[in-house]
Amino acid sequence: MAWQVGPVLTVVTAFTVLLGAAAPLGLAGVVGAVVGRAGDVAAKGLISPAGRSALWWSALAAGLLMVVWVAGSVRSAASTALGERIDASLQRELMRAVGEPVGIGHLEDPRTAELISVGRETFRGSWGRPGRLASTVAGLVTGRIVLVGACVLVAGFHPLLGIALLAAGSWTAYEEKAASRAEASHHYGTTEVARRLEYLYGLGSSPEAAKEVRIFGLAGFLRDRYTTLWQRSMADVLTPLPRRAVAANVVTGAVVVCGLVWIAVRAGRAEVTAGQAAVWVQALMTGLRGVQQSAWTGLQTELALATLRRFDEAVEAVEAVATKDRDAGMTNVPATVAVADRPRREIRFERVSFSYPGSTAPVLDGLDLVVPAGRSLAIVGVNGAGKTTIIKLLCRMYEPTNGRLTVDGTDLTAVDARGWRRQVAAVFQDATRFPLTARESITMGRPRAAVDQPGVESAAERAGIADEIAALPSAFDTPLSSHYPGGADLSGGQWQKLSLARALYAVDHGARVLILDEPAAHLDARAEAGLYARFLELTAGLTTIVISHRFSTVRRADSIVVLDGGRVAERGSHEELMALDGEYAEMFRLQAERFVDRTDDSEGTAGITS
Ligand SMILES: Nc1ncnc2c1ncn2[C@@H]1O[C@H](COP(=O)(O)OP(=O)(O)OP(=O)(O)O)[C@@H](O)[C@H]1O
Repeated sequence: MAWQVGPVLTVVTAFTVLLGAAAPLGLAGVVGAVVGRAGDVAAKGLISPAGRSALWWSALAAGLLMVVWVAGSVRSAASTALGERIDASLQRELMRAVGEPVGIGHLEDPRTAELISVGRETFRGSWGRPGRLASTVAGLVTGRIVLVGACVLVAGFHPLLGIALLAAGSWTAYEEKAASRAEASHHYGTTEVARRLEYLYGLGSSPEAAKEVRIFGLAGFLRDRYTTLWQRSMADVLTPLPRRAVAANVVTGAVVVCGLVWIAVRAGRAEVTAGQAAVWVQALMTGLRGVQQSAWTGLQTELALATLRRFDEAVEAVEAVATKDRDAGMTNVPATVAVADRPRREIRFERVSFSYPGSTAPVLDGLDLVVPAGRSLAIVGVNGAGKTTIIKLLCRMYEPTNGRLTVDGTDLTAVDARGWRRQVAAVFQDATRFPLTARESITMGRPRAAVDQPGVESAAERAGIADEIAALPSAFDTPLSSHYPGGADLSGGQWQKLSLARALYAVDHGARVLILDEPAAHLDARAEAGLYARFLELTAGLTTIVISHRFSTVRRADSIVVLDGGRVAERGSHEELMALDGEYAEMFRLQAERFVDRTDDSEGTAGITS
């Protein structure tokens, strides 16, 4: 992967790794040569062949020292840049994996959603980012080469010492790796306890839970839970692996100390020259540094590998869902049928049944429903009746388990899903709060089209949000997030109106189906009355589906269906359904009764009384 995202940086990193490993070993030999000439220089002076030779060796030593420093900093810069590219490439990969499936089953499946969120978090910390592998592996390889090279040099003093250093160093590397892996899996939540710790930490520190935490006095409880669990998990992590790593380090240290004493004794007996002793002493110390570098970068490597594994798990989980989608016929087939001006006649649900993946309970059960083109249809029903599910099927977020959807008689599966979605504009109950400018939030309705400012203003006006946008610090240019300088946040109702403006903008630029899923859920009485008053104007000539528990909006639709038991139980206009005196009439009256005494509140009761 490093090679794919940055071949030049990979070559530079690999080259500096070799240079950074070879230079200190060479330095040991060169310093030995300088020390070996020290006696001659002392006897004959610097202006002598021995002195000149010593000067040359000293210059070479200085040069090598420079190489060590320069190679280290170039390696660090190149591998960091390479790591950034790797992270960016992996992030693009996750975006592709999450965005590519035609449906949204992977995002609503709790296990996959959890994996995706973990995969996303992978890039939050700086140490554990997968891209850090470029630096840590470079450091690790350098450390290992240095150790082996040092052992070869030390073997020149005595093969036994070389073998002992190699054995102790390798054991230390092995134990450090095992300890690092345990620490990494603890730190990055691959163990069950770590996941629970993360969950408790999130609850106790996130703004989302702040209100409940205060109301129920949960702060101390969460901290205590966290502490108990943390202490238990640390006992698992701290024993026994690090003890073995400590033992291995002690043995390596002992080998080095014994080696130093041995060299000193032999030098004292004049069995080896001062120059040779200097080479071996440095080789021992360089080998020790190699072991330490391996241990340190090994920990970082394990941390980055742990996050890479989590990332891979997320991508694999999403791809598994995408494969299932493909098997279920949800491929984003190239358009075989032009959809640009559809529907002209109708959208039809033909005996549609649907159960969510992993569930056998049917949400829709042989549903027959006709949505006439250019008219408005309201869908009502109790909570959980399947209203939003109908919309998800219409938008091809899921495919029916049985039956089919057609547009003007053409099976929707023969239509390119993305092309079809361009025909649809929607206001969802839980509309996304894009942290973009107000203008961009509206033009997102047609992201690839040139910005049409009069269109933006008109959509904002019709959605009833124009005055609120004008009052923002930079009007349409205000970033809609208080996290940005000069930014501002909106209220729930304002976000909903903005979402309506986005949908209207999409409609003005070609979409032909308007979906309003609880468009008044967050609106105050005045805004709801405004929406009610403009409903006919907003939906004129459009194929509109409105889902609402608010009958003020529902009753304005050309026709209304009541959903019950996964099928249409009643269908007709408001007047027809009231005359039928069935479920619709009962639900309508229940809601109207709540307003019956508030005759002075003309806005709040708008459209409710029959
Ligand atoms: N992603 C999902 N996975 C599994 N079951 C789901 C999922 N989404 C919805 N359901 C279930 O499907 C049923 C219908 O849900 P749906 O959201 O369509 O109802 P609704 O009529 O829109 O309800 P409400 O009026 O409360 O918004 C419910 O029982 C719900 O629990």
